[in-house]
Amino acid sequence: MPSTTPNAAIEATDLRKAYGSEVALDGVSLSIPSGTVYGFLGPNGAGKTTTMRLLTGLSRPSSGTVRVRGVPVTDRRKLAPLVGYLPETPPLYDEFSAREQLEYVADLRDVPREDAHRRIEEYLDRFDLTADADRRIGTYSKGMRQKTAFAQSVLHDPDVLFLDEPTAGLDPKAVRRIREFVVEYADAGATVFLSTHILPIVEAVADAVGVLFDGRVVAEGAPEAVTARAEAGENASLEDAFLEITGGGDGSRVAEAEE
Ligand SMILES: Nc1ncnc2c1ncn2[C@@H]1O[C@H](COP(=O)(O)OP(=O)(O)OP(=O)(O)O)[C@@H](O)[C@H]1O
Repeated sequence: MPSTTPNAAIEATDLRKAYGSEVALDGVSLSIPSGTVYGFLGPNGAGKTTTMRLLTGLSRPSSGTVRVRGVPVTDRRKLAPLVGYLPETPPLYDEFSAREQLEYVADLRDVPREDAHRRIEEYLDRFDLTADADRRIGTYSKGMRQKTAFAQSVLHDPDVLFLDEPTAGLDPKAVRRIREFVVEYADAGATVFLSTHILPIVEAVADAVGVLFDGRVVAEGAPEAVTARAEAGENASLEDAFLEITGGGDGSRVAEAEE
């Protein structure tokens, strides 16, 4: 049995998930301390979204357990205030304006009125949405939708924030704002679980990374350690290491696996 780390924000034990005969996750265990920015990497189809859905209690594993801040994710009532989740396809109402959407979510999450008002204005301002805050989301660009969805995922000030490709569709200024937010948020004691294909962002913000490949964690540790261990050569970047680990460079790892 893996030991339970007392201050772990996210503790997953031997998670398995099959969709019919398709095995998406094949024994994933994670122990992520509070205050960590954890970069979750893996090629398309590795199982990242599946893992995030299990870690946030949105989907049930075939076997294995998850606790977030000590709360079993099956306890949805206790879990909801602790967790924020920005999924790949965020749920937004086209008929609402950004301000109405955020007010609606704040209400749903029981954020006290004063706090909600202050935070909504702060996030609208931070993500350059104030001028468009009363326009229908249905008229927004992809980036404006993404920024609204990001604000909605953090509005209740969750202890543990799960972000699936948070910078998708964002311009460089907005990417920087998200990056800065992630660092500040973790510095204030929260935990951020960040799944993205943009490796320089992970390199810039993550305290630890995990590389998922074919439903298993195949490398884990500090970004520098993962890079060093991948034997990707001197001066290698996390991207070089990622490609080495997952066989996406010259394909040699894949060829080895197929022999
Ligand atoms: N609802 C589903 N039904 C059947 N198979 C699924 C379902 N959801 C995911 N899968 C399969 O599980 C595997 C992992 O998918 P997942 O979406 O978790 O990968 P991912 O790492 O998030 O990929 P990407 O980087 O492309 O978003 C894939 O083989 C996928 O086809």
